Amino acid sequence: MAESTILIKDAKLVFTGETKSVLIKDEIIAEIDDVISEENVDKVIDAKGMILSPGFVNTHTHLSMSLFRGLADDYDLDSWLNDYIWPIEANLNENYCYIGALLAAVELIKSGTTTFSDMYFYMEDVARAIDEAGIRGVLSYGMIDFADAEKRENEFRENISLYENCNGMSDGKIKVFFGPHSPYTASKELLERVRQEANKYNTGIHIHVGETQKEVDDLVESTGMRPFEYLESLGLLGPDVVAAHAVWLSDNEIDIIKKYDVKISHNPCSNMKLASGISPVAKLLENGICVSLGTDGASSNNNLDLLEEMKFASLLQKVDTLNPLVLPACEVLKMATINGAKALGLEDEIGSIEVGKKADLILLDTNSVNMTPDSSDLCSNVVYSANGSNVDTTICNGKILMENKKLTTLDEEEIYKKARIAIKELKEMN
Ligand SMILES: C[C@H]1O[C@@H](n2cnc3c(O)ncnc32)[C@H](O)[C@@H]1O
Ligand SMILES: [Zn+2]
Repeated sequence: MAESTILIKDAKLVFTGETKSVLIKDEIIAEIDDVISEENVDKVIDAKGMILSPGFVNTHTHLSMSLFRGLADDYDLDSWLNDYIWPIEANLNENYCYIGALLAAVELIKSGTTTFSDMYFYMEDVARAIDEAGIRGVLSYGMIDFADAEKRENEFRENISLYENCNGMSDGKIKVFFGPHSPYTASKELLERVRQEANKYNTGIHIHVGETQKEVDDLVESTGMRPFEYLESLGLLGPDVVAAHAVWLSDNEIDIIKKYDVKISHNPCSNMKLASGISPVAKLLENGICVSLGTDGASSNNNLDLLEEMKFASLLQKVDTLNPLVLPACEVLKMATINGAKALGLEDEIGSIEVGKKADLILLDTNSVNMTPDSSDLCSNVVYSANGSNVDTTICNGKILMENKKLTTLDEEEIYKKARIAIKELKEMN
């Protein structure tokens, strides 16, 4: 097959502020230089005045829940899940999850996210949607057994067949992890076996941990241990574990996270909206722990925009610690890029603009009121000033998924139509 080449000309690199051109050959960043010849290049993108950033990495999503945007606002986690979300999820099917994932993919591409890590149901249909969209994803099946042995067998069948059918799919852009939902929905037996299966398949684990005070109190009452202590006692923890939320942490749990090099996915908007609490992110970072960013699903957020998540992450820590110096813009941008890549075991492939890495890149337009004037620190423009409407171009694995703010792989109007029908049907069933 003939090589395809894209030249991004004269972009400002977000972390250094230098103006450079970047040559993409097939899926790889082949060259970064002051000037690169246009000869034999298939496509030239004139990026003068635009900011070039690594594509964002969202380490905790439930894509298909985009159908539930605005469905159950202003409840705490317990009531939100038990009274609203789980009842409507009981009526989900392949088609609804496929459409929900397409809807989410539109939002991810438009807001500059090129990689996500998802835990949900009907995941082969999610894989189909994101293969069409062209983004990179780590998929896991949300395993919940409530200590029922028959259910547990089913959950392993689901996650293992997802692995066997989808790991490596979409030119290697899709990977599969195990997805035990949480210490309060997954039994000890399930959690122990997840570690064995993750080792056997040489893959990672995606789990909700320490999200609410109630979760901690209930677990302490039933086991005498806090969530990370309990997971340590079951042998589940390791550097391949991405723990979403990690809001309620004791000092001992922070030591455990550090000891096992567990990766944290911080979800500030969801934690604020569900009134779950504030994760001690500044302290986790001080301890050298890898903290990345996630949005959670669009029902507890209510969007999948990592630009918004970055700003909230920074501001929330500043107000919590009463220290304006914590989580400066560049550090937060690293959380949304290279730390996300590390969390998903993809740091050799994505997360930074380097020769040899996959071309997962975005361009942000600066010719807009909220981006004028440029700060001397471009991370500041991106984290504190930008919003989704500033994302001009999204490239994943060397393929242009959006250019001049127009999607190339997905028909957004058609997807909105189908999503509106899907949620109407689901509400009627409920
Ligand atoms: C996969 C299951 O996880 C549920 N879910 C979505 N967001 C959260 C959250 O913040 N905490 C716990 N569980 C969550 C989702 O509805 C699926 O049932
Ligand atoms: Zn979640």
